[in-house]
Amino acid sequence: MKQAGSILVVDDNPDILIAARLLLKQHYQSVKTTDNPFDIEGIVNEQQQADQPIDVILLDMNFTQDSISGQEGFYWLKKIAAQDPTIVVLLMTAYSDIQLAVDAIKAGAADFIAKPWQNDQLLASVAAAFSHAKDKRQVGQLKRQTQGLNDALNSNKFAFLGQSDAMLKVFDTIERAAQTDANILITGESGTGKELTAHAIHQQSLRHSGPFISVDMGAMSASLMESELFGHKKGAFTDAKEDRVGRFELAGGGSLFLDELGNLPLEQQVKLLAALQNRQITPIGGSKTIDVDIRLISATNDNLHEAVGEGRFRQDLLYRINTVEIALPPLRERHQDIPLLVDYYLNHFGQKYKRELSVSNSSMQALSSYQWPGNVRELAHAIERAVILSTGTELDIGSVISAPATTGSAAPQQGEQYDTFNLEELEHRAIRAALTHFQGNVSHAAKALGLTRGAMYRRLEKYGL
Ligand SMILES: Nc1ncnc2c1ncn2[C@@H]1O[C@H](COP(=O)(O)OP(=O)(O)OP(=O)(O)O)[C@@H](O)[C@H]1O
Repeated sequence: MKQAGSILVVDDNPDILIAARLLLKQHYQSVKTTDNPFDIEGIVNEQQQADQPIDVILLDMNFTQDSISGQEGFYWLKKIAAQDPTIVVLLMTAYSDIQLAVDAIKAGAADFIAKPWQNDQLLASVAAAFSHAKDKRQVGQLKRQTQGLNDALNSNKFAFLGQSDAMLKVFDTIERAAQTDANILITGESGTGKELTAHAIHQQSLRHSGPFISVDMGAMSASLMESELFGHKKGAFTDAKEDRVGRFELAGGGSLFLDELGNLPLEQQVKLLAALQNRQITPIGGSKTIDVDIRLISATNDNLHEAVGEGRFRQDLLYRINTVEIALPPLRERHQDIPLLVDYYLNHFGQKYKRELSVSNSSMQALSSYQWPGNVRELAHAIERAVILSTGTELDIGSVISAPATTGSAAPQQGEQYDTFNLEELEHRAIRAALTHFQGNVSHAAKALGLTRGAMYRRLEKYGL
């Protein structure tokens, strides 16, 4: 059966065109030929319009008589790449020498074919070129989809607010670091805005029109991480039913955001380091390396410097990813931001739930002196809950900061005497209380605590719950 796909053969020798056509017609649905390289652009356009885009071009390197330098081939190769970078080009010449072959591959050709060719070898090269073309189109399509999703997400994104000195300093660092291609490490407790920071860096960078691809390292197993980052080839392992493009490749021309990087096992750290050093990756089960062109942004709520001391994180990797380090302060250390955040979320959820509520001075004071262990995420959830539950025209603060879902029955209440100030102990108690309150429902407990499910599961493991 003939395979779907279109190939164009370009050679000034009519015998070559006939031989190629006879051979390739047996295997591929559409075979076009021309003896004039100036026709390439027109044929590519026509095929595109007819919804049968050219996948592969078999291109002679020499069109002027007696020319053996191959320069013409390189010229047309560049023209084709500029017109449609997803087309895969195979260069051919009768004046075969190793240096010419190496130069052809370097210039972007997928393979180099010596004339006269062996039919089997030519068919094998063409088949590999079709598979490569399919991959290229898939990457292009996924990039466009991701870009579309990013645009949609960004237009709906929450604002990134702050007026405290600490946050003004963060905004300033983001602005300066974003302009460079430096790798950036964002640290901070859960809910302090690490993901928002990563988006802000991408938006303000020279790569802003490229994709922003994020990977949550906290939400996947070690075995999955590798295939997620680097991709895999069909058949590389039992579940690899199809080729899969990795996030490194998807983020090409844009930013790659590795969230919860502290969770990366040592074995995968070695691979990540190699990818960053060589700026190349090899999909699992693949033999060809792929160049990567990304700006790396990482985030963690772990202390990676401590993790290095404890042997959980490689020092060389840390030095590679933290060219610039941005530490987001917890909300309890920047109370000046609270009125701004409360007003913003009150307005946001007020519009969403069609409620017009105000906040009294005493309520704002209570909100400002609360410790917010779940940081801005907890504050946003608390305001949402209060907007829903308030009955009058004033925000009911009682429902915000003393609801069991926020502090839990076993956690100390506002104004109550603490028998400890150890944050870990308080966190442990709050998680236990939330789990009891929601009868063991981890999702509900995580939401009430202002944690993602991934962050919640890590804490459950940490406290042995
Ligand atoms: N400065 C801010 N202004 C407005 N909203 C904020 C701010 N910081 C955080 N938020 C909001 O708080 C929530 C949590 O933010 P984000 O996901 O960026 O935090 P994170 O540090 O990445 O959390 P985690 O470590 O749990 O993944 C989001 O809804 C975000 O919009």
